[in-house]
Amino acid sequence: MLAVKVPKREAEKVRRKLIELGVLAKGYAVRREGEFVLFPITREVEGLELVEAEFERLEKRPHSYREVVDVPDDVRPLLPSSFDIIGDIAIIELPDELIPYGNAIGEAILKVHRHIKAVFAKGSKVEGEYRVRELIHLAGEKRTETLHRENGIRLRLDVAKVYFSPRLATERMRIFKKAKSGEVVFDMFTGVGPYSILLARKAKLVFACDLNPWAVRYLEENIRLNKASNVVPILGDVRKVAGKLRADRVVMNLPKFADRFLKEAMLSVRNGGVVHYYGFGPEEDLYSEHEARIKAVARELGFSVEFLERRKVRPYAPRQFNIAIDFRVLK
Ligand SMILES: C[S@@+](CC[C@H](N)C(=O)[O-])C[C@H]1O[C@@H](n2cnc3c(N)ncnc32)[C@H](O)[C@@H]1O
Repeated sequence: MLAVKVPKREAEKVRRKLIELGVLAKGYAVRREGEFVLFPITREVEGLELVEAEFERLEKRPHSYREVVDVPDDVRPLLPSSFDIIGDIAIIELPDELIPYGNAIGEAILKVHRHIKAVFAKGSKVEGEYRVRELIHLAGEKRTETLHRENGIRLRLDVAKVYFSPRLATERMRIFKKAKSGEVVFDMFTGVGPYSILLARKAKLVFACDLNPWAVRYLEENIRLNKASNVVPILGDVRKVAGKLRADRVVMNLPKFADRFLKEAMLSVRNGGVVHYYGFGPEEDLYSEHEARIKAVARELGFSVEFLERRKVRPYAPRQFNIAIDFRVLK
């Protein structure tokens, strides 16, 4: 193809000029020949030495694994457009029809996203008291421990042993913005501590409880990693701790069962303190059942509540949302 040949020392000046004229051919690697540089061009330009030369095509970097994955055409429309990234591990949700192509999908993800080192498929729903799921290894390292960064904190965790969702980062930041300096916080279902460690940047003290020994082990490591010495890890059932402390703010991040722990939350918050409650709700009526339950528990305890804010956190299942309700407890 047509090219201009220029001495090395003029190469940068000429390159800019060719771009300005709109004649530099895109998608080719510039060639070096001794003391000269060759630029591929799309039409003749005056005042420069023109030559004929071969150029290597530059590989166009794909943006999505879907551009490179090798699967039959009939299942291609089923390929998910996104997946979770936790540290250097990708976790993808595959429909049954795509499970036989799991390895090809995993390899394609590794190829396109160079920082990802292991790929797993969700092998079950989030289950049990610990809220963990089965994982199926698809490609890359057979490793489930990683270091995840979010909201300026670092979290070490094992995706197979503890609950963690990177999709809650914005919600955690929202709570952080509401928190006030010097507060006492009670994170009833802390996991590896993403709320606790973030809130510790403002709070005087954070009580962080979880039933899963692995979660508390990682929480302790994350306290060290982030120098969050004002976080107090508590291993065990939150029912044993609740009511024994008084917090300005209580976080109830156990959407599946939070309604069963409302009494504990209300007994643990001081008069005028705030509870951040999470649940799941159907699209047609997201909040009313949860709010009725919150009011009923408060009444049982002789308290009242003032609702401060309600919002959708993220989609959960078809026509189901993970919701949040913030309320103040008046005793
Ligand atoms: C949905 S996860 C949330 C974890 C964390 N807040 C986060 O954002 O990653 C709920 C956590 O509650 C813990 N859990 C469940 N029942 C509990 C109980 N009765 N007492 C204390 N922790 C409990 C589980 O082990 C799990 O780690």
